[in-house]
Amino acid sequence: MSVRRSDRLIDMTRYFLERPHTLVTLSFFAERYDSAKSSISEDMAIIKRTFSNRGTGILETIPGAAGGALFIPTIQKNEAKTIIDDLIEQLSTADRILPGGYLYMSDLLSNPVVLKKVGRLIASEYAQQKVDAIMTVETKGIPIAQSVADYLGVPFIIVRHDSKITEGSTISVNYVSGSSAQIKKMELSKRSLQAGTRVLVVDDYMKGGGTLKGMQALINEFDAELIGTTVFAQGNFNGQRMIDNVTSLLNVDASRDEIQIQPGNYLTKVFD
Ligand SMILES: O=P(O)(O)OC[C@H]1C[C@H](OP(=O)(O)OP(=O)(O)O)[C@H](O)[C@@H]1O
Repeated sequence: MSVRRSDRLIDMTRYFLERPHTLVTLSFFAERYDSAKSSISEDMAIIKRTFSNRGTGILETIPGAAGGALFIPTIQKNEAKTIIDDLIEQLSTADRILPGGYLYMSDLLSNPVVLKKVGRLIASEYAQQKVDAIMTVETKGIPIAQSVADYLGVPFIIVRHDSKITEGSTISVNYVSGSSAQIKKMELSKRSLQAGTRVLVVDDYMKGGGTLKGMQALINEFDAELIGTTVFAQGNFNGQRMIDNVTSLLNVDASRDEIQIQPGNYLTKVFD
């Protein structure tokens, strides 16, 4: 028995939201609801219009016999600004300042509600680009990478600071961590990244940029392709940063006793 439109629309919406950047064919839905493809096409048009009007994202329709649609999560500027302003308010307390110009953020970056918002913001910056994988370095970048990977519908890969038997053979690079002005090593399992993979690098924080530069060097070692680099926050850094063209949601100045947090360059890079 065919499923009525109101029920189809609810179930189709959930199905798309749970599978971002994944093509779902007309035939699949027609069979799932025992309905005509023409009815499913009309359903998709309703969802497409609602997603667009409510700022949920883009429902990209693919014509033809094997056609269908795929959901691309995006965010509208006013919603993005509200999220960033809320983060600034939550972080702007002096007791979060840590030695070396760092900020205590772990309570926020372990909060699923915050991580969903951060993942959606970062994924929206790359909504119209082909990204095959998200890369981050252990440890605090991992929850962010997982959330971005969820919104882009791709895997995430974790760079380690030392080799683990469980990772098999690895490729390593040395890098200068600007935060500690030390030569450090990072490495990645040879099995985790294929040549030509289009990689988005994310992390929780950038100071000198050496960590991000190290991940970019790893991407080159694997003959993969860097699509972009985005961090949750960038701190102030006295000296020449080792990397440029990084997007940050927040700009943190924690060098003195009081804390100054401003929006990073995300809003201007993504919406202007
Ligand atoms: O821009 P840089 O000067 O290189 O510093 C940014 C690094 C340092 C810090 O990681 P750590 O606190 O060292 O490591 P973990 O994430 O494991 O806590 C932060 O999470 C970035 O990865």
